[in-house]
Amino acid sequence: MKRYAIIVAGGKGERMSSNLPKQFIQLRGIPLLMHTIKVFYDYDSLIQLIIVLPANQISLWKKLCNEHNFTIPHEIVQGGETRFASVKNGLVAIKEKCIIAVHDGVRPLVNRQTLENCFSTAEHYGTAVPVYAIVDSLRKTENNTNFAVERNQYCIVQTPQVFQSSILKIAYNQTYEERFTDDATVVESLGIELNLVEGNRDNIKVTTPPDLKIAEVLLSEREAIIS
Ligand SMILES: Nc1ccn([C@@H]2O[C@H](COP(=O)(O)OP(=O)(O)OP(=O)(O)O)[C@@H](O)[C@H]2O)c(=O)n1
Ligand SMILES: C[C@](O)(CO)[C@H](O)COP(=O)(O)O
Repeated sequence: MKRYAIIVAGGKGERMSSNLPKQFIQLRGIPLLMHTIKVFYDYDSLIQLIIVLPANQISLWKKLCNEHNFTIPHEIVQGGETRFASVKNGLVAIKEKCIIAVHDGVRPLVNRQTLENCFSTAEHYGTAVPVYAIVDSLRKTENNTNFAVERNQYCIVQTPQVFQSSILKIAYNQTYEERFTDDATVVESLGIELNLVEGNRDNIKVTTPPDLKIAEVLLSEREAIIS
């Protein structure tokens, strides 16, 4: 079945506290978002790429593509106020029955194995959400006190979250709720079962300044392995 990826990069990056939204910050000489797009393209060049951008940064993105001679084909869609609204705008651009991956533009370190796990599971079973095990101890804070909880009962959720288009389109017809922090929560609220697959631990979401340094190191290691 035809594959699409909606790569959401329509956020403001407030936790990064930088004038330039984090998706455009340069890592290893190119904007972070270009690294992310490149991973999808290198995995499967037939995936139709839809890039969701803040309305006021679309011209900047086009300029950056020119400057960096970035020619990977992609469609640009205007983002919304929330991640939910940005994904919804991306979905409007998809008119056919297909498999859809939704990925954070600020996760440039997703690897081929995670992409394969997600696409193949969603193709067979309809849904796929990449996760990995928690390596720290966990504590719940409640009513001015705190207590340990069993970490094996929880896992960290990443993207891409991949779905058959019929499921994702119905899910995103719902009214937005604050608990919809990712696509899995939106689909789950329809009562649909989510298949968890193995993610890669280094698929970090670049969120705060230290993450930029970590991503830079990990990207350079990956480039060294490839070359
Ligand atoms: N209105 C929004 C908000 C977020 N995103 C995207 O969703 C992904 C995950 O969001 P997050 O890391 O929270 O990014 P920001 O919202 O930009 O960051 P912050 O919450 O710190 O402002 C990012 O690639 C971001 O660009 C989006 O497309 N549209
Ligand atoms: C989609 C996500 O990256 C999955 O872990 C996460 O929910 C985004 O959360 P954020 O607070 O909007 O960055």
